[in-house]
Amino acid sequence: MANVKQPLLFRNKDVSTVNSSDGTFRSLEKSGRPNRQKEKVHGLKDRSQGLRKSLNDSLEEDIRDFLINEAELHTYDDLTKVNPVTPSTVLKCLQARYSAKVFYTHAGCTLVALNPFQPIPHLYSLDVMREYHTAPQPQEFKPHIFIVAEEAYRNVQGQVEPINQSLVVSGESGAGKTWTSRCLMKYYATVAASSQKCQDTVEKIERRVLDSNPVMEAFGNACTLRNSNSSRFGKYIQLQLNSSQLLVGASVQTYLLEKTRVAFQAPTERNFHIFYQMMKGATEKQRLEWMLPLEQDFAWLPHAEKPLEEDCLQETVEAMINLGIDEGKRTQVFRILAGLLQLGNVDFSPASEEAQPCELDGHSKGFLGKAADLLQVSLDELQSCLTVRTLRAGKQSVLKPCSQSECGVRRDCLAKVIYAQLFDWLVTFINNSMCADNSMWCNFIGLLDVYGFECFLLNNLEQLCINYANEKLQQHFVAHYLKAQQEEYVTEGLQWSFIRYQDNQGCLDLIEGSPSSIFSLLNEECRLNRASDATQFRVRLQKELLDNSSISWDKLSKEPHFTVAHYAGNVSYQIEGMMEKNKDPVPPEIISLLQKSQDSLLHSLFAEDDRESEGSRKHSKVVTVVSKFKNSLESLMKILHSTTPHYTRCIKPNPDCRPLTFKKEEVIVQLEACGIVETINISAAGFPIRIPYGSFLQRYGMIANTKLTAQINRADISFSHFFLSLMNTVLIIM
Ligand SMILES: Nc1ncnc2c1ncn2[C@@H]1O[C@H](COP(=O)(O)OP(=O)(O)OP(=O)(O)O)[C@@H](O)[C@H]1O
Repeated sequence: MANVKQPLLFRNKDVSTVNSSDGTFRSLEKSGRPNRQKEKVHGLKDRSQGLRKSLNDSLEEDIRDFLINEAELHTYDDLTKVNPVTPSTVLKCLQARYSAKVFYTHAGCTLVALNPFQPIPHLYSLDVMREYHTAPQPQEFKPHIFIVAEEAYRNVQGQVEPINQSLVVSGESGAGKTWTSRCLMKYYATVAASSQKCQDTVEKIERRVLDSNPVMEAFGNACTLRNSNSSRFGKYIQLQLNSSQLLVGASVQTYLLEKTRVAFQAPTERNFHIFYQMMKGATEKQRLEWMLPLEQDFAWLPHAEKPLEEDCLQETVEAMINLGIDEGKRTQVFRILAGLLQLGNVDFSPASEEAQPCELDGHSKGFLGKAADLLQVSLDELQSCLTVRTLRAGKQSVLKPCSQSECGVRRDCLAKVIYAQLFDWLVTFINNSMCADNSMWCNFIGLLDVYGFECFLLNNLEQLCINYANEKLQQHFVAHYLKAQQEEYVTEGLQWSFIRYQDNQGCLDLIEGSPSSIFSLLNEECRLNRASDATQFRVRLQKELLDNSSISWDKLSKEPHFTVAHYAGNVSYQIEGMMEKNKDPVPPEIISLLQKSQDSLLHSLFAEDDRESEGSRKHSKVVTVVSKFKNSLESLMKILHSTTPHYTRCIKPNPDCRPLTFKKEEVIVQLEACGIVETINISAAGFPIRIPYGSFLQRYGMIANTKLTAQINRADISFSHFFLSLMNTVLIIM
């Protein structure tokens, strides 16, 4: 029991709800709060005298009491020490800390990271990393993302089950998730570097791990309304450690790339960075090769004039070189991307004769020709696959010209499918380049950087999937944290009445459950293979999901929609287009065209796809977007459940990404959305202050009476009981 790895638990809860019979915790809890001991003792007396007061009055008084000490607010390193825990006290504390340029704060088991929107170099220097890494008790240092990193690392070193670790970084767009993940990767690449010590490992594996970032960001990030470097995909990176806990490799799993962005950008947004990098960074020779004259405008390259530090081709190319992507492959990648840009400038006009395919004007013909050239496909076949559909009836096939809008859809589909496959190829290449052989590593630390909860004016399938992922993570957080904590108390032999928590199972059942859920009904609709009707689908949802209280409908709305009560708030989803997005159909003519590409890379991207789709066609099963996403999320959850999780909640202090600007109304919404106040309450009701037994004994052992010490030495009593007796001794002395 007295294993140094097992922590001592310090409870931080209002005395009136403490379960212990001897009151030991009461005094302990009060002493845990900085400079407020006396006040709280008075507070206790006041409380017993003022039982007649209404609960609300006394809470308001407590809040006023707490907030009156403004000068002290920034000193609360852990929000569980805030008393009372309310949205306003928590908010004030965070605001005070932000004003004092303190960006990290513990919230029990979670780290809250406020985005400074300004480089703070001294906060992340190599020296600071080493300080946290070499400290005997890093948790005694100021809150920092490096504490989370170090704690996970020491857990692996300590080989405490579950040995593998997951660092879950969440927050809304622009809150700082990607930045935090990069910081964590740099930390491990520094403190767990293997290359110097072990020359025969893959050359500079740390370099490769770090170089995966600029490449994936170039291809997967874009400037959006909310963040100039927004990740348009989710990722889970496993840093692989050998038996000496040195970094020997890594692998990355990506989720739900927003491929629609290639062919459609919202009015104030941009395409993926890589296109702008090419446009701005190409040499004269490359410009000729990629057919990208400087003066040429591209429809799929809006806001190219915007200067962004992310528009740096050189950095991406260097990282690609370090990852082992040779010149030949790079040329192929860039030519394919350039081909997509040309495709975006192709417009279709209705045919002059009925029953004829749509026509292209001179300009469009020129762009299509360049696209065919760059993608190395036949121009005629490219034009035909964009404008004519092949209908099959048994062994017969009939050619049917597409309408003007259908041609546009097919052009966009071609671009999206190529980009998505190229991105997957890149991720596979990166994995092959940095993944260590299974025999070389035994444990991992996983970093999860997923898109935050999204609620726009118009929400569709993408938001439903993203918010579903957030529901899953929230469920994991709440269940894991509360379950693990409360089980620990029981193991320790402490009296504990189980705390109930807000369960989001109802919402998850609504989205993914069986037999009837939004996903199952969407899939069914897609498999029926009929023209989708939004109003009809809404009626179906209403009928089938009538009993679920997490779904509702605004009867006055003209647009077919449904509203889901997520843990972070209500989100209204439009149904129009949802079924089509779920099917995500790729016309077979497009696949067959790409399979015939003379470009070996493009050809290989679709050769495999062909085998898969043949297989799935035989089983006549439509693999929908939500099915794929649900499966990949389930695999992720399995990994998360098998690891020790650490949570970091990034908060965006203002919507305009302005340095050192704290907008209360912006922050409170995020605190509510991630349930942080609830988390603090749970932590505060439990035992948020944990000291390893060894350290505790070292510090306080001398005041224990000898009889007790003898008992613990003979293991006659559990360590928790020893601790309780010891605290009683302390109380007697006081
Ligand atoms: N700790 C930090 N110090 C300084 N600047 C930061 C920090 N964290 C974030 N930033 C700034 O905030 C910007 C947005 O952060 P980041 O891209 O990590 O957000 P995100 O949560 O990953 O957003 P998205 O979900 O859109 O990808 C960064 O480009 C950077 O300029």
